[in-house]
Amino acid sequence: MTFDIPAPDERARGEARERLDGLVKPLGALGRLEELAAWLCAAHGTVPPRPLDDVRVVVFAGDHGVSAASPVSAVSPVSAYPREVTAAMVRVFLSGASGVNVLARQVGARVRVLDVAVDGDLTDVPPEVTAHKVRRGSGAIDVADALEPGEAERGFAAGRAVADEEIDGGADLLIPGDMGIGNTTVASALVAACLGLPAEDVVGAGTGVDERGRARKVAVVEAALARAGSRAREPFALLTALGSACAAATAGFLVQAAVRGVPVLLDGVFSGAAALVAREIAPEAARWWLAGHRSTEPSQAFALKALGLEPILDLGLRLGEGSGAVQAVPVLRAARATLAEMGRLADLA
Ligand SMILES: O=C(O)c1ccc[n+]([C@@H]2O[C@H](COP(=O)([O-])O)[C@@H](O)[C@H]2O)c1
Ligand SMILES: Cc1cc2nc[nH]c2cc1C
Repeated sequence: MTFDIPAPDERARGEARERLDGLVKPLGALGRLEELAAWLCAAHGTVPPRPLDDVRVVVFAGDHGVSAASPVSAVSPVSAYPREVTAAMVRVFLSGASGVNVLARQVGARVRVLDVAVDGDLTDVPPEVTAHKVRRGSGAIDVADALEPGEAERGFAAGRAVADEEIDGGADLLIPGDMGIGNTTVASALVAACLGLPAEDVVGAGTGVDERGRARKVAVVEAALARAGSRAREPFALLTALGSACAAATAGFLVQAAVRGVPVLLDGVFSGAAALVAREIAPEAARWWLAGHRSTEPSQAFALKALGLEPILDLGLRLGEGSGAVQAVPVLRAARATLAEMGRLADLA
């Protein structure tokens, strides 16, 4: 698979830096905002960059085999919450009452939810929500492949198609969101596999499991890594062995945004893991991504470091859904406004 990914405009980045140095402020006084303003100029190829009016969050919802209750316990062995929450939350996103719905409204961003792999048939939701469904749930990665052959490619293609739909609809900025009980275990496995890290280092508490729960997650990730073996070296084989349809769809979404030259704000642990896999598929795509926020999950920190990304915000969020990235939108808009609206030192009376 090859992708025609545009290069950000380095001439515009240089012109932006020059213009920033000439604004009514001490040199460099706007810190990170200056870097973000120049990044946006390079993305848009203009100084100042265009406004970020149309921001869109796509929540990829799906279940993960690792969250299934065991014969001896009704609760998930790897999450503080039961897997039924995933399907229930799809309805909450549609009602507009989820965390990301509320936070997105604060910044005028839209939220779209897609059932990519919820373990159930959501017959009571609008048909467009299930239009890109790949399968119901996924294999439990410690004992079986997550996906059947060809499903990783289908999920990836679905994510690309969704990015195209949003960009054709006018999106200036895309945010990948995620909803899936158990998905922090899958994200940890992907990050460990991509970066060659031990499970013990990457696994966190997710929705809030205790030390015993975390130990179970570590064991699942270790078993998944052992099962995947050398397949971890090829991204689609990796997604098939220990990823999920949502991870594949999110990776496709990230790559297609880059193909179309549309900036992305990564969110938390799941989009960080998907971004690592997406970079293996299309290395140049990473130039179109920024990290919206720092999650509390260790695997996200490893992923962002490997991607060379410094999160814009650090609010201690661990909700997922795209919620943290949404909070960074006003920062990006502020960075743009400085270039568009501040006066120049040269004009001082
Ligand atoms: O992105 C994060 O920082 C994050 C950290 C912990 C949990 N989550 C969300 O919680 C769910 C996964 O948590 P868990 O414990 O079920 O693996 C999933 O729906 C994620 O969106 C998200
Ligand atoms: C209620 C709930 C909402 C979520 N949103 C993202 N992950 C979630 C996990 C739970 C449990």
